[in-house]
Amino acid sequence: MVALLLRRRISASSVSSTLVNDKVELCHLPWKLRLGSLFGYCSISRPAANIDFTDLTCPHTWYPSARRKKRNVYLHVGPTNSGKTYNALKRLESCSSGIYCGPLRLLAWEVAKRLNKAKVPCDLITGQERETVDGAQHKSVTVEMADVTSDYKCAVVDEIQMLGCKTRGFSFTRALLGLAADELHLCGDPAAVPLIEEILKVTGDTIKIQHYERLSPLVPLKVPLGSFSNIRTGDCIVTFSRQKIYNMKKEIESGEKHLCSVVYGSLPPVTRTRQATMFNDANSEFDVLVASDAIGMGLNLNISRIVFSTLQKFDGFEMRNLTVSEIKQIAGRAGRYGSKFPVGKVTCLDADDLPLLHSSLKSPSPIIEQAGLFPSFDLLYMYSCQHPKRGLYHILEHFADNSKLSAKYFIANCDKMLKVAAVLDELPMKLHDKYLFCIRYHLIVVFAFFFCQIHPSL
Ligand SMILES: Nc1ncnc2c1ncn2[C@@H]1O[C@H](COP(=O)(O)OP(=O)(O)OP(=O)(O)O)[C@@H](O)[C@H]1O
Repeated sequence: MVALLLRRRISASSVSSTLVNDKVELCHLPWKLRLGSLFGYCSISRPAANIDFTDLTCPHTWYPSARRKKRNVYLHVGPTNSGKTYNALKRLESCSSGIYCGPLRLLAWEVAKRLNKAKVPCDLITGQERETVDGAQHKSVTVEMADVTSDYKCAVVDEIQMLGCKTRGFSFTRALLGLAADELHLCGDPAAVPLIEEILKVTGDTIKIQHYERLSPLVPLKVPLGSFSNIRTGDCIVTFSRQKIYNMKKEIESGEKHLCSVVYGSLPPVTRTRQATMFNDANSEFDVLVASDAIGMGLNLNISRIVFSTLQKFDGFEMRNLTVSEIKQIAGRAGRYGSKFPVGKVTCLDADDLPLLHSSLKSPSPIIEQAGLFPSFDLLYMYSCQHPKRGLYHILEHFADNSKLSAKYFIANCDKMLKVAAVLDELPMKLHDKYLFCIRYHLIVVFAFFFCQIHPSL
């Protein structure tokens, strides 16, 4: 049953797109290895035993299509709500082909909708859906789905500062190094600029930096919300689990003054749009929003005041304070330019959280020192040729423990991938399918959790 579900899941359209990508990448490895028929595994000649595939010190060489170009890289940097993405998307819209890579499925969905509405046919590709449009030369994708072998006139990577994220950063690094676009637009926090400049020193690209200022003011309040009885129309309560979202919605609605829309990352796009539309519509009774930090990434909603229910979240590994950058991102949703609230306000539910909120909003985000990196399938595959009896779990573990990196990079935290790999190794799947499944584990983590429940040994 489990195997069947997994096989169905893996054969879904989302997996197929990068199969081709990896074939091409493999042909152009730095070691100039030509491996013949790449995915008819048995016919591949084995790479020399003495090559160290865990040497990840030159990741820019993994992307020959991008290296053949001299890319014009535009860095759009500034605070939230300053028009960075707006300007990059305008450029994307005016080019004859392009790709938008966003950190969230919701954002990819919003951009595809926007381009299609502007009569620029655009496909939507995320880990969960693939919606193709006739004649489309544009794609809007979640960053993990970025295709690094096609040629584009223009590419946009949103929230580029996420290249420093422990778990997902490697996908942003891959997009940064690998997108084969004449123009590459990177939108995000100025904290990422020195690292991006350093990383791109070896690619031959030219870099132009454009600084932005916030388009409308954001005021941190001195008074906490205190109680849900003080909720007002236009408020957005931010919390960090789906269960808490629904508990808070229930509590606020029990006061019988407000109705709440909800927005969180895993909500199906259609439902999420309905919820956001109800909240944005001045005539709707749904005048309060309860949302997860998914709203922190570039979404445009009619929010007057952000109220943090807490400044701590469980990040999949530990309970921790929100970072300066996360607090700014989320707070920045209040008073969006062009919304009906010209001034944004931000506060916390509890007074104890106010000092951290205020100090974070005043501080610059700490400079990002390192970008996430993860070996491409090519490297894992060639390593597996040297060690044919090893399953994906042991291959990943080997790379996690032994990879050699330059000072600009860190190896992605792959604890969750290892758990998923251990399950996949029990199934009759090709290494490549297992790899893709693991790389996108964050999109199927619920599945993984389900399997772990019925495989208590994991
Ligand atoms: N020149 C403009 N004309 C009209 N609307 C604009 C303009 N610039 C920005 N906006 C609008 O302002 C809002 C914020 O812009 P945008 O999303 O580009 O900001 P951002 O800097 O990327 O923000 P964040 O980092 O918070 O995602 C959006 O609703 C956008 O459509």
